[in-house]
Amino acid sequence: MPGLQDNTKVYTLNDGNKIPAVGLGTWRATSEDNIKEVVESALKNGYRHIDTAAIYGNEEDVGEGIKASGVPREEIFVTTKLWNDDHKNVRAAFEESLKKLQLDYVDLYLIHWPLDGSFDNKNAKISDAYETYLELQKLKKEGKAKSIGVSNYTQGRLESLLSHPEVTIKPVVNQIEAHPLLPQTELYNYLKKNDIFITAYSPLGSADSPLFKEKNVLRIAEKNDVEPAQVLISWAVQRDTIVIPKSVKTSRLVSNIKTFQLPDEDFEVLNELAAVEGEKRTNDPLPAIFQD
Ligand SMILES: NC(=O)C1=CN([C@@H]2O[C@H](COP(=O)(O)OP(=O)(O)OC[C@H]3O[C@@H](n4cnc5c(N)ncnc54)[C@H](OP(=O)(O)O)[C@@H]3O)[C@@H](O)[C@H]2O)C=CC1
Ligand SMILES: O=C1Nc2ccccc2C1=O
Repeated sequence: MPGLQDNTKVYTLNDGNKIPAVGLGTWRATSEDNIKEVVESALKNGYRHIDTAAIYGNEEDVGEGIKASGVPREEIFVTTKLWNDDHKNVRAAFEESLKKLQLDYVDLYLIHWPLDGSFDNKNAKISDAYETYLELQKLKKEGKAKSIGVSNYTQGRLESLLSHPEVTIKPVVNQIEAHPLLPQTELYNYLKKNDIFITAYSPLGSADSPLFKEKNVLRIAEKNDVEPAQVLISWAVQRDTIVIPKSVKTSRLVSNIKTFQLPDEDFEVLNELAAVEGEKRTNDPLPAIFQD
Protein backbone atom coordinates (compact mmCIF):
# COMPACT_ATOMS: atom_id res chain seq x y z
CA MET A 1 0.00 0.00 0.00
CA PRO A 2 1.68 3.27 -1.04
CA GLY A 3 2.18 5.66 1.89
CA LEU A 4 1.73 9.40 2.15
CA GLN A 5 3.06 11.43 -0.76
CA ASP A 6 2.72 15.03 -1.91
CA ASN A 7 -0.31 14.97 -4.16
CA THR A 8 0.56 16.12 -7.68
CA LYS A 9 -2.51 14.65 -9.39
CA VAL A 10 -3.89 16.82 -12.21
CA TYR A 11 -7.29 16.38 -13.86
CA THR A 12 -8.19 17.38 -17.40
CA LEU A 13 -11.36 19.49 -17.45
CA ASN A 14 -14.04 19.22 -20.16
CA ASP A 15 -12.54 22.23 -22.00
CA GLY A 16 -9.09 20.61 -22.12
CA ASN A 17 -7.55 22.74 -19.35
CA LYS A 18 -5.79 21.07 -16.46
CA ILE A 19 -6.45 21.52 -12.73
CA PRO A 20 -4.44 20.25 -9.76
CA ALA A 21 -6.58 17.90 -7.66
CA VAL A 22 -5.65 19.48 -4.33
CA GLY A 23 -5.87 23.23 -3.86
CA LEU A 24 -5.74 25.65 -0.96
CA GLY A 25 -9.06 27.06 0.29
CA THR A 26 -9.00 30.61 1.64
CA TRP A 27 -12.46 31.38 3.05
CA ARG A 28 -12.11 33.07 6.49
CA ALA A 29 -8.39 33.57 5.81
CA THR A 30 -7.66 37.27 6.15
CA SER A 31 -4.74 39.65 6.68
CA GLU A 32 -4.98 38.82 10.40
CA ASP A 33 -4.06 35.25 9.49
CA ASN A 34 -1.18 36.54 7.34
CA ILE A 35 -2.88 35.09 4.30
CA LYS A 36 -0.23 36.57 2.02
CA GLU A 37 2.44 34.50 3.82
CA VAL A 38 0.10 31.49 3.94
CA VAL A 39 -0.34 31.53 0.15
CA GLU A 40 3.38 32.08 -0.37
CA SER A 41 4.18 29.20 1.95
CA ALA A 42 1.60 26.93 0.31
CA LEU A 43 3.12 27.57 -3.12
CA LYS A 44 6.64 27.02 -1.78
CA ASN A 45 5.41 23.72 -0.27
CA GLY A 46 4.07 22.32 -3.51
CA TYR A 47 0.52 23.70 -3.85
CA ARG A 48 -0.29 24.83 -7.39
CA HIS A 49 -3.97 25.64 -6.94
CA ILE A 50 -5.51 28.45 -4.89
CA ASP A 51 -9.24 28.99 -4.34
CA THR A 52 -10.49 32.46 -3.44
CA ALA A 53 -13.60 34.58 -4.02
CA ALA A 54 -14.48 38.25 -4.19
CA ILE A 55 -16.57 37.89 -1.02
CA TYR A 56 -13.62 36.49 0.98
CA GLY A 57 -12.05 39.96 0.92
CA ASN A 58 -8.57 38.47 0.52
CA GLU A 59 -7.89 38.65 -3.23
CA GLU A 60 -5.25 41.36 -2.73
CA ASP A 61 -3.37 39.29 -0.16
CA VAL A 62 -3.71 36.16 -2.27
CA GLY A 63 -2.24 38.08 -5.23
CA GLU A 64 0.63 39.33 -3.07
CA GLY A 65 1.31 35.79 -1.87
CA ILE A 66 1.41 34.48 -5.43
CA LYS A 67 3.86 37.20 -6.40
CA ALA A 68 6.06 36.67 -3.35
CA SER A 69 6.27 32.91 -3.97
CA GLY A 70 8.26 33.38 -7.17
CA VAL A 71 6.39 30.45 -8.71
CA PRO A 72 5.74 31.22 -12.40
CA ARG A 73 2.16 32.32 -13.06
CA GLU A 74 1.56 29.62 -15.66
CA GLU A 75 2.28 26.93 -13.06
CA ILE A 76 -0.47 28.16 -10.72
CA PHE A 77 -4.21 27.49 -11.02
CA VAL A 78 -6.20 30.39 -9.54
CA THR A 79 -9.96 30.26 -9.00
CA THR A 80 -12.08 33.20 -7.97
CA LYS A 81 -15.85 33.72 -7.82
CA LEU A 82 -18.49 36.26 -8.71
CA TRP A 83 -20.42 37.41 -5.65
CA ASN A 84 -24.22 37.36 -5.54
CA ASP A 85 -24.64 41.15 -5.65
CA ASP A 86 -22.74 41.33 -8.93
CA HIS A 87 -24.85 39.18 -11.25
CA LYS A 88 -25.81 42.31 -13.19
CA ASN A 89 -22.27 43.63 -13.04
CA VAL A 90 -20.16 40.68 -14.14
CA ARG A 91 -17.51 42.43 -16.21
CA ALA A 92 -16.73 45.12 -13.65
CA ALA A 93 -16.69 42.61 -10.79
CA PHE A 94 -14.39 40.31 -12.77
CA GLU A 95 -12.01 43.16 -13.64
CA GLU A 96 -11.95 44.18 -9.98
CA SER A 97 -10.99 40.64 -8.98
CA LEU A 98 -8.22 40.56 -11.60
CA LYS A 99 -6.90 43.91 -10.39
CA LYS A 100 -6.87 42.83 -6.75
CA LEU A 101 -5.16 39.55 -7.63
CA GLN A 102 -2.66 41.45 -9.84
CA LEU A 103 -3.35 38.96 -12.61
CA ASP A 104 -4.28 39.36 -16.26
CA TYR A 105 -6.33 36.16 -16.33
CA VAL A 106 -7.78 33.65 -13.89
CA ASP A 107 -7.77 29.93 -14.50
CA LEU A 108 -11.34 29.47 -13.33
CA TYR A 109 -14.19 31.90 -12.71
CA LEU A 110 -17.29 30.65 -10.91
CA ILE A 111 -20.78 31.91 -10.23
CA HIS A 112 -20.55 31.63 -6.43
CA TRP A 113 -24.27 30.99 -5.81
CA PRO A 114 -27.27 30.64 -8.14
CA LEU A 115 -28.77 33.73 -6.49
CA ASP A 116 -28.83 37.27 -7.89
CA GLY A 117 -28.64 39.24 -4.63
CA SER A 118 -27.51 38.96 -1.02
CA PHE A 119 -28.77 36.11 1.14
CA ASP A 120 -30.79 38.62 3.20
CA ASN A 121 -32.30 40.35 0.15
CA LYS A 122 -35.92 39.22 -0.03
CA ASN A 123 -36.02 40.10 -3.75
CA ALA A 124 -33.00 37.99 -4.67
CA LYS A 125 -33.99 35.24 -7.05
CA ILE A 126 -32.72 31.67 -6.94
CA SER A 127 -32.43 30.42 -10.53
CA ASP A 128 -30.01 28.86 -13.01
CA ALA A 129 -28.58 32.39 -13.47
CA TYR A 130 -28.11 31.68 -17.16
CA GLU A 131 -27.88 35.35 -18.14
CA THR A 132 -25.02 35.72 -15.69
CA TYR A 133 -23.45 32.57 -17.10
CA LEU A 134 -23.60 34.05 -20.63
CA GLU A 135 -21.35 36.86 -19.37
CA LEU A 136 -18.90 34.27 -18.04
CA GLN A 137 -18.92 32.63 -21.49
CA LYS A 138 -17.74 35.93 -22.96
CA LEU A 139 -14.84 36.08 -20.48
CA LYS A 140 -13.88 32.53 -21.46
CA LYS A 141 -14.00 33.40 -25.17
CA GLU A 142 -11.75 36.40 -24.52
CA GLY A 143 -9.26 34.20 -22.64
CA LYS A 144 -9.59 36.27 -19.47
CA ALA A 145 -11.08 33.32 -17.62
CA LYS A 146 -9.42 30.19 -18.98
CA SER A 147 -12.29 28.07 -17.67
CA ILE A 148 -15.72 28.85 -16.25
CA GLY A 149 -18.03 27.06 -13.88
CA VAL A 150 -20.62 27.24 -11.15
CA SER A 151 -20.91 26.66 -7.44
CA ASN A 152 -23.72 25.53 -5.18
CA TYR A 153 -25.84 24.33 -8.13
CA THR A 154 -28.34 21.49 -7.78
CA GLN A 155 -28.80 18.99 -10.59
CA GLY A 156 -32.06 20.73 -11.57
CA ARG A 157 -30.42 24.12 -11.91
CA LEU A 158 -27.59 22.64 -13.94
CA GLU A 159 -30.04 20.86 -16.22
CA SER A 160 -31.90 24.12 -16.64
CA LEU A 161 -28.67 26.04 -17.35
CA LEU A 162 -27.54 23.51 -19.95
CA SER A 163 -30.93 23.54 -21.66
CA HIS A 164 -30.55 27.15 -22.89
CA PRO A 165 -29.44 27.18 -26.54
CA GLU A 166 -27.12 30.14 -25.85
CA VAL A 167 -25.24 28.11 -23.26
CA THR A 168 -22.60 26.61 -25.54
CA ILE A 169 -19.78 26.15 -23.04
CA LYS A 170 -20.33 23.59 -20.31
CA PRO A 171 -19.25 24.55 -16.79
CA VAL A 172 -16.06 22.65 -16.00
CA VAL A 173 -16.87 22.28 -12.31
CA ASN A 174 -19.65 22.61 -9.80
CA GLN A 175 -18.04 23.65 -6.51
CA ILE A 176 -20.16 22.15 -3.72
CA GLU A 177 -19.84 21.02 -0.13
CA ALA A 178 -18.64 17.41 -0.15
CA HIS A 179 -17.13 15.14 2.50
CA PRO A 180 -18.00 11.71 3.92
CA LEU A 181 -20.99 13.13 5.83
CA LEU A 182 -22.26 14.80 2.64
CA PRO A 183 -21.11 12.66 -0.30
CA GLN A 184 -23.70 14.21 -2.66
CA THR A 185 -24.10 10.82 -4.33
CA GLU A 186 -26.85 11.70 -6.83
CA LEU A 187 -25.27 14.98 -7.87
CA TYR A 188 -21.88 13.23 -7.99
CA ASN A 189 -23.26 10.63 -10.43
CA TYR A 190 -25.00 13.25 -12.57
CA LEU A 191 -21.88 15.42 -12.79
CA LYS A 192 -19.65 12.46 -13.59
CA LYS A 193 -21.97 11.42 -16.41
CA ASN A 194 -21.85 14.97 -17.78
CA ASP A 195 -18.07 15.36 -17.50
CA ILE A 196 -18.31 18.14 -14.92
CA PHE A 197 -15.95 17.86 -11.95
CA ILE A 198 -16.96 18.38 -8.36
CA THR A 199 -14.73 20.74 -6.46
CA ALA A 200 -15.30 19.60 -2.89
CA TYR A 201 -15.54 22.55 -0.53
CA SER A 202 -15.45 22.24 3.27
CA PRO A 203 -13.83 18.81 2.70
CA LEU A 204 -12.81 18.64 6.35
CA GLY A 205 -16.29 19.69 7.48
CA SER A 206 -15.23 23.35 7.90
CA ALA A 207 -14.48 24.94 11.29
CA ASP A 208 -15.40 22.87 14.41
CA SER A 209 -15.96 19.89 12.19
CA PRO A 210 -17.88 16.86 13.43
CA LEU A 211 -15.65 14.80 11.13
CA PHE A 212 -12.70 15.23 13.49
CA LYS A 213 -14.77 13.51 16.20
CA GLU A 214 -16.22 10.83 13.95
CA LYS A 215 -15.15 7.41 15.21
CA ASN A 216 -14.68 5.79 11.79
CA VAL A 217 -12.56 8.67 10.50
CA LEU A 218 -10.42 8.53 13.65
CA ARG A 219 -10.10 4.74 13.46
CA ILE A 220 -9.11 4.78 9.78
CA ALA A 221 -6.55 7.51 10.48
CA GLU A 222 -5.01 5.55 13.35
CA LYS A 223 -5.01 2.28 11.44
CA ASN A 224 -3.18 3.86 8.49
CA ASP A 225 -0.95 6.02 10.68
CA VAL A 226 -2.06 9.30 9.08
CA GLU A 227 -3.90 12.44 10.20
CA PRO A 228 -7.73 12.48 10.12
CA ALA A 229 -7.54 15.39 7.63
CA GLN A 230 -5.36 13.24 5.36
CA VAL A 231 -8.02 10.51 5.42
CA LEU A 232 -10.67 13.03 4.32
CA ILE A 233 -8.55 14.63 1.59
CA SER A 234 -7.35 11.26 0.29
CA TRP A 235 -10.97 10.04 0.14
CA ALA A 236 -11.94 13.11 -1.90
CA VAL A 237 -9.13 12.52 -4.39
CA GLN A 238 -9.77 8.79 -4.55
CA ARG A 239 -13.35 9.45 -5.72
CA ASP A 240 -11.94 11.74 -8.44
CA THR A 241 -13.06 15.06 -7.01
CA ILE A 242 -11.03 18.24 -6.80
CA VAL A 243 -10.55 19.22 -3.15
CA ILE A 244 -9.69 22.55 -1.54
CA PRO A 245 -8.94 22.21 2.20
CA LYS A 246 -8.29 25.50 3.97
CA SER A 247 -5.61 26.05 6.57
CA VAL A 248 -3.67 29.09 7.69
CA LYS A 249 -1.19 26.94 9.62
CA THR A 250 1.99 25.92 7.84
CA SER A 251 2.24 22.51 9.47
CA ARG A 252 -1.33 21.69 8.39
CA LEU A 253 -0.79 23.07 4.90
CA VAL A 254 2.15 20.78 4.51
CA SER A 255 0.32 17.71 5.81
CA ASN A 256 -2.94 18.42 3.94
CA ILE A 257 -1.30 18.06 0.54
CA LYS A 258 0.07 14.63 1.47
CA THR A 259 -2.40 11.93 0.47
CA PHE A 260 -2.38 8.15 0.34
CA GLN A 261 -4.31 5.31 -1.27
CA LEU A 262 -7.05 4.27 1.15
CA PRO A 263 -7.46 0.49 1.43
CA ASP A 264 -10.69 -0.59 -0.28
CA GLU A 265 -12.42 -1.49 2.99
CA ASP A 266 -11.70 1.97 4.47
CA PHE A 267 -12.76 3.74 1.26
CA GLU A 268 -16.05 1.82 1.39
CA VAL A 269 -16.70 2.70 5.04
CA LEU A 270 -16.29 6.40 4.17
CA ASN A 271 -18.49 6.01 1.07
CA GLU A 272 -21.25 4.65 3.31
CA LEU A 273 -20.70 6.94 6.32
CA ALA A 274 -23.54 9.40 5.60
CA ALA A 275 -25.98 6.56 4.92
CA VAL A 276 -25.11 5.02 8.28
CA GLU A 277 -24.61 8.12 10.45
CA GLY A 278 -26.89 10.62 8.68
CA GLU A 279 -26.01 13.52 6.41
CA LYS A 280 -24.52 16.72 7.80
CA ARG A 281 -24.32 19.92 5.76
CA THR A 282 -22.26 22.72 7.29
CA ASN A 283 -22.99 25.54 4.80
CA ASP A 284 -26.68 26.32 4.52
CA PRO A 285 -27.15 30.07 4.21
CA LEU A 286 -30.49 29.74 2.38
CA PRO A 287 -31.98 26.23 2.53
CA ALA A 288 -34.21 26.76 -0.54
CA ILE A 289 -31.03 27.00 -2.59
CA PHE A 290 -30.36 23.29 -2.18
CA GLN A 291 -33.86 22.29 -3.31
CA ASP A 292 -34.76 22.33 -6.99
N1 LIG B 1 -18.19 27.86 -3.06
C1 LIG B 1 -18.60 28.02 -1.83
O1 LIG B 1 -19.74 28.47 -1.58
C2 LIG B 1 -17.71 27.69 -0.72
C3 LIG B 1 -16.38 27.50 -0.96
N2 LIG B 1 -15.52 27.19 0.07
C4 LIG B 1 -14.10 27.00 -0.28
O2 LIG B 1 -13.67 25.75 0.25
C5 LIG B 1 -12.58 25.95 1.13
C6 LIG B 1 -12.54 24.91 2.22
O3 LIG B 1 -13.70 24.92 3.00
P1 LIG B 1 -13.77 25.48 4.49
O4 LIG B 1 -15.20 25.73 4.76
O5 LIG B 1 -12.79 26.56 4.66
O6 LIG B 1 -13.41 24.25 5.40
P2 LIG B 1 -12.39 23.02 5.47
O7 LIG B 1 -13.23 21.82 5.45
O8 LIG B 1 -11.28 23.18 4.53
O9 LIG B 1 -11.88 23.16 6.96
C7 LIG B 1 -11.15 24.25 7.40
C8 LIG B 1 -11.04 24.16 8.91
O10 LIG B 1 -10.27 23.01 9.26
C9 LIG B 1 -9.09 23.40 9.97
N3 LIG B 1 -8.01 22.52 9.50
C10 LIG B 1 -7.33 22.60 8.33
N4 LIG B 1 -6.44 21.60 8.22
C11 LIG B 1 -6.55 20.86 9.35
C12 LIG B 1 -5.89 19.72 9.83
N5 LIG B 1 -4.95 19.11 9.12
N6 LIG B 1 -6.25 19.23 11.05
C13 LIG B 1 -7.22 19.84 11.78
N7 LIG B 1 -7.88 20.94 11.37
C14 LIG B 1 -7.55 21.44 10.17
C15 LIG B 1 -8.88 24.85 9.62
O11 LIG B 1 -8.23 25.55 10.65
P3 LIG B 1 -6.82 26.33 10.43
O12 LIG B 1 -6.99 27.27 9.27
O13 LIG B 1 -6.63 27.02 11.73
O14 LIG B 1 -5.81 25.24 10.15
C16 LIG B 1 -10.31 25.34 9.49
O15 LIG B 1 -10.89 25.62 10.75
C17 LIG B 1 -12.82 27.38 1.63
O16 LIG B 1 -11.72 27.91 2.31
C18 LIG B 1 -13.20 28.06 0.35
O17 LIG B 1 -12.06 28.31 -0.43
C19 LIG B 1 -16.00 26.99 1.33
C20 LIG B 1 -17.32 27.18 1.62
C21 LIG B 1 -18.29 27.57 0.63
O1 LIG C 1 -17.53 30.56 0.54
C1 LIG C 1 -18.48 30.66 1.29
N1 LIG C 1 -18.57 30.18 2.55
C2 LIG C 1 -19.82 30.46 3.03
C3 LIG C 1 -20.42 30.16 4.23
C4 LIG C 1 -21.71 30.55 4.50
C5 LIG C 1 -22.41 31.24 3.55
C6 LIG C 1 -21.84 31.52 2.34
C7 LIG C 1 -20.54 31.12 2.11
C8 LIG C 1 -19.70 31.26 0.99
O2 LIG C 1 -19.97 31.78 -0.08
